[in-house]
Amino acid sequence: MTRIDIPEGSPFGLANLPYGVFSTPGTEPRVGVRVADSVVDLSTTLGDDVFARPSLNAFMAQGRARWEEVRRRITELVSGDVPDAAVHPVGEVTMHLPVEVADYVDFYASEHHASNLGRLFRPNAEPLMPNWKHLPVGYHGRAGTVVVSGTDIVRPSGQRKAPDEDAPTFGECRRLDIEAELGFIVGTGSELGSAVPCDEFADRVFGAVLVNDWSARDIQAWEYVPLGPFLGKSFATSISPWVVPILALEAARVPTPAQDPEPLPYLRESEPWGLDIDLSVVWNGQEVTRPPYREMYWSPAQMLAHMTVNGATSRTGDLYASGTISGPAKEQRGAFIELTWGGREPVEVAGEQRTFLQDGDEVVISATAPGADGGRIGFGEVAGRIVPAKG
Ligand SMILES: O=C(O)/C=C/C(=O)CC(=O)CC(=O)O
Ligand SMILES: [Ca+2]
Ligand SMILES: [Mg+2]
Repeated sequence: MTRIDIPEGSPFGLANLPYGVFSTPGTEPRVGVRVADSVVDLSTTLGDDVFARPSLNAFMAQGRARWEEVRRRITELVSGDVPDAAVHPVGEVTMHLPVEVADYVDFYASEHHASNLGRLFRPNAEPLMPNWKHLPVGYHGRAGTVVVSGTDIVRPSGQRKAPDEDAPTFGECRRLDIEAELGFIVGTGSELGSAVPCDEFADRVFGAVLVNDWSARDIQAWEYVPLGPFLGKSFATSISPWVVPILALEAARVPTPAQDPEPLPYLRESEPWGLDIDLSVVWNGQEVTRPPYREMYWSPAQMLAHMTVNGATSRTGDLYASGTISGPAKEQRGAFIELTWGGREPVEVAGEQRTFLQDGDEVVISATAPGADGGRIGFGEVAGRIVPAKG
């Protein structure tokens, strides 16, 4: 038997208990929970075969009462002696995509990001469109290209046309970017024709992950009018392997920034679901920005209410991302197009002047939030390296 040592101040203590899908050499992917620097195998310790599956979907579909019960049982389990065979050092496991992603939606909920991108993409127009403060703007992304942290990102190719060029050309993306975001995973879905009220958020949404919504800015700028992002973003979206339970985020809840005008009734929440989460973006080993999630204008409860208000289903495994997280300060911007102001103001990265991503570059996004024990809980990280375009 093993007693798991949880050092004081660990971001993966009992206040967190994030779920993931892992394997060890020669074994099948299954569900585990992270405790300090260990992964505890839930497929052999909790007596429910939902944990023997290669995704969290079956467990998530069991609903909030079960999520609470399992959280209590894990706390008991890891507070005592755990069978040796169920405990793996985190450095010795392979992490897999934690959910089978059903639908993927990406919002645009940061006022600072939306204003900055408005100025960069539409310099002669108002930065925020007239709808922006009335509804959480979003688009449907490509669920099939959501990949787990550590997956190499192949530089996309496509059509691009700079404003000073007469005609489009086909070729490798020359303005490859990141978007630092938080993603929310639906645990229990809703029926076709019915809307999910804001106040059902915590019964429906199972947990949160970090998202890097890789973006090909030159492809995007040429293709996006009038239907929105398409191939400039659909080539890959990376998520972190550990799903932080919504139940672990109670201590992180804060009001959103003041919403003026007051949103329509279906977008009003009785309890706030802003989140006090601090992100960090590290580019080739150097931290370049610290996006603050608490600055996001729309809450994830409002996003879910909006996404279903027309009667569209939500389903177990749906992933919806917040949109790029940018704060008011330059060093809080969550995309390099903002940080370098369209590539016109390079930043120093590990001793070099840089704008967009080069082949071989690595970006690592991490985050922490207040935990119920007064310490901080961690999201782990979402990492990706750019590899050359396929010829
Ligand atoms: O304003 C635009 O035309 C484009 C905006 C984005 O690229 C942002 C997007 O994907 C949504 C987000 O991450 O905030
Ligand atoms: Ca995005
Ligand atoms: Mg993407």
